[in-house]
Amino acid sequence: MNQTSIARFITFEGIDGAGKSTHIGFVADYLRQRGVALVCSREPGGTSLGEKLRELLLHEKMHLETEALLMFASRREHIAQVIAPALARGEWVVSDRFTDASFAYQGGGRGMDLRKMEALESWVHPDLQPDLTLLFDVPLAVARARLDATRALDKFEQEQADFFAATRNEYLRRAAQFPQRFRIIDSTQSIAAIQVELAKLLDVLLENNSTSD
Ligand SMILES: Nc1ncnc2c1ncn2[C@@H]1O[C@H](COP(=O)(O)OP(=O)(O)OP(=O)(O)O)[C@@H](O)[C@H]1O
Ligand SMILES: Cc1cn([C@H]2C[C@H](O)[C@@H](COP(=O)(O)O)O2)c(=O)[nH]c1=O
Repeated sequence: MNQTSIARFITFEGIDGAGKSTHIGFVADYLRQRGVALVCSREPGGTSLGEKLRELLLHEKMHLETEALLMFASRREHIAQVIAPALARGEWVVSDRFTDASFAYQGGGRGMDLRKMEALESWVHPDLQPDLTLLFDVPLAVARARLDATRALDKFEQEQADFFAATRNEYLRRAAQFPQRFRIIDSTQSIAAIQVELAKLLDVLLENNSTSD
């Protein structure tokens, strides 16, 4: 990430079990305690319709392009109802996943043509990109062990190692493609160590935002 950039739209990404959901509440609380008005949301979901689509997406088998289209349908609604209005009010948005997840899961994991994904992205949000994307990165075995220790697995979480290897590779490819926007977090660290790293990063962002206002 460019250290002088302003961050108001922050996305959290990573393969299932990487630990991003563990840290999103920490980031939201850290920012709120420092006077930032923000909306915390997730994809798929974030709206009433989006949460219904999430249920289908996480539990129903479907064609890979149907899956991609429904992800973008949920996103269109999320942008219209939540993200764009919040940014227009001057609030920050912290989202658990956004379009990088479609590239990683439907593109990398499922093998959908990335040109189709780019077409969907240009259609659904031609002028909107996250200012900062935190990519929680871990080896597959670590993510798998964390998931297995926690809960009943959804459709994606039940995928095999080669799916997650391809998903992770696509995340890392995008991080290399957009180095100004991505910040890779080594999620094999302890939760406490990651929070120290996140706090330092957020302090820089807050400083940049205060000097740009
Ligand atoms: N750095 C860490 N060290 C050890 N355990 C962790 C760490 N981060 C998260 N965990 C644990 O791993 C499990 C999965 O974490 P979490 O739900 O945050 O993952 P996630 O990446 O958001 O997964 P998903 O995308 O499937 O929701 C939780 O039990 C959490 O407590
Ligand atoms: C936005 C988005 C999500 N997914 C997948 C990734 C995860 O397996 C689930 C969401 O569950 P989470 O544990 O709350 O992160 O959906 C996807 O395949 N494509 C997308 O665009």
